[in-house]
Amino acid sequence: MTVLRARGLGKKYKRRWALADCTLEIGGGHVTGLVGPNGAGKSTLLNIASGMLEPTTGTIEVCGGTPGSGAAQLAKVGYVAQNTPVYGGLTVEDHLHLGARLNPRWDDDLARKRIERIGLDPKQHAGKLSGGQRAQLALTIGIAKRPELLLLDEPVAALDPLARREFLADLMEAVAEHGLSVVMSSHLVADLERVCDHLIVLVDSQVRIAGDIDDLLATHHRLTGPRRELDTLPSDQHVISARHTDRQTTVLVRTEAPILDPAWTVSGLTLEDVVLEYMTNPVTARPALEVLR
Ligand SMILES: Nc1ncnc2c1ncn2[C@@H]1O[C@H](COP(=O)(O)OP(=O)(O)OP(=O)(O)O)[C@@H](O)[C@H]1O
Repeated sequence: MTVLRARGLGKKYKRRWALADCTLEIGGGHVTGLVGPNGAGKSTLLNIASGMLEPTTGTIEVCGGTPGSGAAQLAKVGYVAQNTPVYGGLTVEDHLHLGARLNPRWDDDLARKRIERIGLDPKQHAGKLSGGQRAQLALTIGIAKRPELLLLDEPVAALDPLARREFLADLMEAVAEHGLSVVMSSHLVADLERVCDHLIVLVDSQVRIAGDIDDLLATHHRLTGPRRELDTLPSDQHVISARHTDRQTTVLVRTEAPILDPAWTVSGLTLEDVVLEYMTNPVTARPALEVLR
């Protein structure tokens, strides 16, 4: 099952593209991390997927429907936006009532247990909560809604380290028990590595790379050896970046094939290495775009 299918998706503000030519397919049951520099277009993609924003170009299908197209679609997709919006004039308890009334699959037991565990006072007005507490309330509603797909825009940015760990554990539980699919943006690659099985790197409004994290780690290598020209590399080795000294070349390549050249010392990369390489280097080879299944 595919939970998100985008074809040539783009959003333009005046003359500037916030998201351009985005083609993606995300399979159900996955936790997909969305990473990229500030202003890359992550919130724009999530806003379009949730139905908050109309695309300028292309098409998008989320959980088999058009984002924001009606009550049934809204029930299938949960979205916690970057500023974790809550109603300042309503209490925590009011939010739970509202959640129960508006969401057909609402899990009240989960919501109340979570609010109690976090230590939120049900009588407290949401406008008087701290930034982290507001985020916790919004995230609780997102999970208790029991959507098919939960879109999270930098969900843990305001949480303290312990709250962050607990929230990610709750998220993984919902994924395991209810087959929830998640797309979450974050700048915290270590968190993404802990909970995500797929990754999308968005740079300058474009998908730079997308794929299964294990595959990404297995197909990216750092090669170090005597200085040589890059055009002598086999054609199946796509160069992501290269650095030369007078005597030595270090090149980061993506390839499905084994590295057989004995002149190279081959080392693996961490997920952070891969992300940073794609964030800092312009594409030098063909776009490494993959379908996520
Ligand atoms: N309402 C708007 N009007 C004009 N430009 C906008 C608007 N919203 C976003 N943009 C621009 O679109 C681009 C993408 O923004 P977006 O918020 O999607 O980035 P992001 O990857 O989520 O960034 P961050 O990591 O800082 O949250 C940016 O250049 C931003 O300035």
